[in-house]
Amino acid sequence: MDDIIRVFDTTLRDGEQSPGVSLNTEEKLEIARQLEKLGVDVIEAGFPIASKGDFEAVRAIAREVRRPAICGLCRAVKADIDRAWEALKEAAHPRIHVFIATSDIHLKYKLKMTREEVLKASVESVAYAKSLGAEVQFSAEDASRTDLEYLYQVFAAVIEAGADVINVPDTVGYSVPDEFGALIRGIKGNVPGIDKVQLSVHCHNDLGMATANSLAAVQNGIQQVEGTINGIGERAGNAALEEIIMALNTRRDYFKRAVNIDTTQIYRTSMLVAHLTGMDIQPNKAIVGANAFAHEAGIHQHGVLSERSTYEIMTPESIGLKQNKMVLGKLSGRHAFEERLKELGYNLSQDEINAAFERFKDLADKKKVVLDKDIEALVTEKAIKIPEIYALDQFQISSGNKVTATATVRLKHGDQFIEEAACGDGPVDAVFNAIERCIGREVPLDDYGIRAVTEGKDALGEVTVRVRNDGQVFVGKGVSTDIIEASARAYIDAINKMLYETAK
Ligand SMILES: CC(=O)SCCNC(=O)CCNC(=O)[C@H](O)C(C)(C)COP(=O)(O)OP(=O)(O)OC[C@H]1O[C@@H](n2cnc3c(N)ncnc32)[C@H](O)[C@@H]1OP(=O)(O)O
Ligand SMILES: CC(C)C(=O)C(=O)O
Ligand SMILES: [Mg+2]
Repeated sequence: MDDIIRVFDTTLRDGEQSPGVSLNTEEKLEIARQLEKLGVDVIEAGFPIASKGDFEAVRAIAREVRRPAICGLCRAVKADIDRAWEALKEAAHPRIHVFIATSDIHLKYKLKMTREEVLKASVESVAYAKSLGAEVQFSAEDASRTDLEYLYQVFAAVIEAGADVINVPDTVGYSVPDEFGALIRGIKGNVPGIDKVQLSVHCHNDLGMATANSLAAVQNGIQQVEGTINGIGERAGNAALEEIIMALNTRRDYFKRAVNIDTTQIYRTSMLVAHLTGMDIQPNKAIVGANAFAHEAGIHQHGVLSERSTYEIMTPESIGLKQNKMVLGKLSGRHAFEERLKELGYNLSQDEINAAFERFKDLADKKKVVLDKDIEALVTEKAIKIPEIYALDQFQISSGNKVTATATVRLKHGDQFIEEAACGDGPVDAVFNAIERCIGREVPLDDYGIRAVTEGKDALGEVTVRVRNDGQVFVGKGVSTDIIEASARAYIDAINKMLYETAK
């Protein structure tokens, strides 16, 4: 068996059939250049008779992109083949792709042709395309729902007529892996001349089995696999090439087949296709999703930090990503947190790390993802070492546009708790007044400032306050996702500094 599986990319043809996607010539060229870098063997650049724009795009790619074969799709119709050849003839390796449906459902309701008529159109079209001098690929649309004897008959006839590649599409994603593998075995065992041509598959993802079906076909000895980048395509899309490629690479031990692909170009290609088509990639998408190489759970992070292969079956570098991602959230653990502190350049004592970790967990309960800036803010706040003469235990506010703001604050002072309530001009003022009552003295506020230190709706707010005592100014800072809490923390921080300094 030939060890190499050829990769046929149809992002620019079937991928463009995704509802809402339309690529102009420049965009198609940009993707084609990137596909060449990725190393695909064939680029199906479009359907030349579909529009003037598609014709121009296929011709531009055929002229410029020289290493892979450039392919254009056409119906089993002479005008389509002529138009495709016109677009392809300057390619270094032109391939005409003729297709026609072979299932009874399609014959009866769509083509309104008999089996004999379809057989005749197939043979004539392949022979005509071949006479133009191109390599010819033939696809039996809806092959997986076609009567087997008839499918064998059509394939045998088009091979006889000169087809170089025979493609077996699971057009509506109906097959399941065992069945699709058996279909390939049946074709190999029953179609005269099949060993002289390349056998190919083209799977759709309607039941989420496009990759599995393609790999079942690989196990049964095909020579070419078709798909699109990010799995885009008609309806639920096509087989995602990045999945097939990385499955073959990662499980070489199992499939024992290889592809001529530079896998380090996968990520870049995926991003380019997502950007130009406007089709976002779901975060948990295999291989190229934002979470594909991210770890958030503490046990996983600890495993990966100790030895990456514990939870990574392939490296992010192998698809062209710089590194994996350790996402810090409420399920993260101490190992990952300490590692991130080191990466951020902090050299903290174990006590300081413990305190920062506690605050990190509190924050992570309120905020989905704790960013580096959040951690910096947490650590910086704690790095100002003053004894916590007063500490915020809890607070409650009532506020609105038609009610007077009131606040109840409970502070921890040594072993005691002091609780007071107060009104104010707004919730922050009410909280500050309640704090003044708790400590039993007025602390004039000189300045108050707030800024978001991180991004998003759940960003951390940092409050800075200046209080004055005997002409001396004390600055306090507080950080929280809740700006009232950040304000209370900042005010108490400034008060602690003031009390600490004046007690010296
Ligand atoms: C499974 C796939 O992905 S197949 C590829 C699907 N991609 C596309 O359809 C995108 C490009 N298509 C187009 O731009 C247009 O459909 C065109 C230019 C091909 C044809 O447009 P129109 O002439 O307006 O026909 P329309 O699309 O409405 O209908 C398709 C016609 O082609 C016929 N047809 C469909 N497939 C084939 C085929 N493989 N071989 C021969 N005739 C076919 C249909 O029976 C129908 O014929 P009719 O007009 O005599 O009834
Ligand atoms: C044109 C053919 C190959 C196709 O896209 C399909 O059958 O899904
Ligand atoms: Mg298709």
